[in-house]
Amino acid sequence: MASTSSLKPIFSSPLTSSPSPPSPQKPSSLLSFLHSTTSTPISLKLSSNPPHNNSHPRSKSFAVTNVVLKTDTSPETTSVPSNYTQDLGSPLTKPTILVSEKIGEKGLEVLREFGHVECLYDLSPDQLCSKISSCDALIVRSGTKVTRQVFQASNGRLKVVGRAGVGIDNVDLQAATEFGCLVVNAPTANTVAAAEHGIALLAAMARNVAQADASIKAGTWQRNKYVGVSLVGKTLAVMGFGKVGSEVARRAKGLGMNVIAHDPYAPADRARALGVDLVSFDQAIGTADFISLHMPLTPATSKVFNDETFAKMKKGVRIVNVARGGVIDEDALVKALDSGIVAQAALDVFTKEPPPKDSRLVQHENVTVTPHLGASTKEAQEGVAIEIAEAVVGALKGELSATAVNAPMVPPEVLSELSPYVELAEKLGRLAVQLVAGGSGIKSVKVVYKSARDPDDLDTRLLRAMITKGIIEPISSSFVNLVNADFTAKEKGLRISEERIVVDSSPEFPIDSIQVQISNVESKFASGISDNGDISIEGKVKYGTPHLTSVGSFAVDVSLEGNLILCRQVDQPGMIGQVGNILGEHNVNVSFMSVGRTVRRKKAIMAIGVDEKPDKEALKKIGEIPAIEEFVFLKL
Ligand SMILES: NC(=O)C1=CN([C@@H]2O[C@H](COP(=O)(O)OP(=O)(O)OC[C@H]3O[C@@H](n4cnc5c(N)ncnc54)[C@H](O)[C@@H]3O)[C@@H](O)[C@H]2O)C=CC1
Ligand SMILES: O=C(O)C(=O)COP(=O)(O)O
Repeated sequence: MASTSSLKPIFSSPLTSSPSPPSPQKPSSLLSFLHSTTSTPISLKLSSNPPHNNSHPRSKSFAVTNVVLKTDTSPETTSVPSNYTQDLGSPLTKPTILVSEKIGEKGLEVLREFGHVECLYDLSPDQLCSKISSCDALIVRSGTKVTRQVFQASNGRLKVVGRAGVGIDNVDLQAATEFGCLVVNAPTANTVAAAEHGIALLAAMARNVAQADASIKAGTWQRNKYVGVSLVGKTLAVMGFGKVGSEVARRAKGLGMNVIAHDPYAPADRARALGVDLVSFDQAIGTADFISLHMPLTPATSKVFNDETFAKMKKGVRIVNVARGGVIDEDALVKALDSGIVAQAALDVFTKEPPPKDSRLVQHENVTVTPHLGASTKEAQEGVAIEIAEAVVGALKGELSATAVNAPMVPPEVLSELSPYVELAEKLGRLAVQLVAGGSGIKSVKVVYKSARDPDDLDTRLLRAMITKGIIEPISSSFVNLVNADFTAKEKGLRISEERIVVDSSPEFPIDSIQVQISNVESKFASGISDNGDISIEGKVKYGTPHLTSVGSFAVDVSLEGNLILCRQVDQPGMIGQVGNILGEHNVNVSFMSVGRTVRRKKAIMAIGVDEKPDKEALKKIGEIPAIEEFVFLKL
């Protein structure tokens, strides 16, 4: 049976979803959030109800922990992953994970325990595109270009791309985000390997190891030609003081080098702790004897080493690049080598990999090259493979990944704490939008978080994404998840602003209440409008479950489960009984009921939680009770 988990999954496998393949303009979701109720066919626990219809002809359902997911049938339907249980009436299937480059065996084992793994290396772009529509996850290293075409070709099935390494410059992140596909990487396991390779190249370059080796093998013995330079006492500029850069710095200090670093985003105290001065770009390149590159390839760093910047370097500088080829203008480097501005270069990475055979840069006698080997140690490859396999499996199970690249990263402890509020946030969004007359034309939503904690201590990105999902999904065919929530809101012209109010309650809980306000719209339930003219509802987490605590200016208290009927009525005896009787007659089970009023014997709001949707006749009868002034049925 489905197990319960204290930390509920945030993503659920896409699976399901769109009736037709997503178009680039309106991508269907790949990852959906937990507890989707309208467009996402996810149920929270195994039940005797048949799974929702899925228009995908090959779709089946299965359950992961407490979430029923759907996926396409893959040929392999053999063993049952321990945390998967079969949904009633559906054959069990496993997600298909395509591994397009070689990764460590231990990572493959983790993947095989969970899914159907296909290792297909050296696929052409066309082959990848045709294969991808039958894959739920794709694992790549630096050699596979995951382009927009790949996401388009996946027809909404690809939920997660796992980059078995750090650099994600080979993945079109914008396209992934638009298509709601999570991208995760493995940012830590190859740090030391890359740093060691940087140091290996630094020393090999300084002592002409590669050239001398080649010359002996060519039958010569040229001791005078290959006199090198010493490292001790020289200044090394580390460009990019992140994980690899700081490990290089630490090792270079051990070699007796004077290390400086340039990184506009690195904290100075981290550098100071290693005895490294953070300096400006010009200062770094102008004073260094050796320059080692460790920044990511981004639009800002593309070709940042060019004619102009080489001209500012100390004559005879030596450069190591184990970051990305694209940060160097390779033609400019050839010129700088020819002119002697750069005495030597040692390169592990190239703008185009593999570089052309006749590349002047690669053939240059003062250049030492390796074929992108920075991460290629046995240890790093095992580590990276396990790291990425766990991240991908976690994402397929619907968990939020700590290494997500295109979704807010929320540390596990914060995630665990916010988990019940995540559910509350989506339900409040979903309820608020159903109070809008016509359900369209929403431009501006304000979310107010009341908390005893300092506003800076409250990470609300996840909650905002869930509110966005709750608002957008009931009124459009968009599929919204954590990955594409902000993008989708923006695309729909929906502005979501947030306010945090410090209140005098227990700081033990991250949030006291969440209020969702929708302005400049009419409401189909006038009592949902607060004094300032906005639709306004507020909720709290009580005993671990989400509760609706106010509607407009009425206080209520109803657990947000099942569906909800809101009635405004004259505050008089017998109302609960009358409505309860009608629901009972129509076999609708009431799960919760709460009455809120502003003034005694005047107006009241009754919030009734119901397990089933009342039929039209029942709703008509409720509407005909004379004291009931307005009512609305809301799906949670
Ligand atoms: N050759 C190989 O096999 C490997 C290459 N790498 C590459 O090394 C690079 C660094 O990796 P990590 O240290 O793990 O990443 P990281 O994210 O920990 O560090 C990158 C650092 O670069 C800094 N940075 C960003 N823009 C900058 C700029 N304009 N100027 C200077 N610094 C800037 C960031 O603030 C950050 O501190 C990445 O490009 C990665 O792909 C990483 C592992 C293996
Ligand atoms: O992790 C990185 O950024 C790397 O460059 C390693 O690339 P690779 O996995 O060896 O293709």
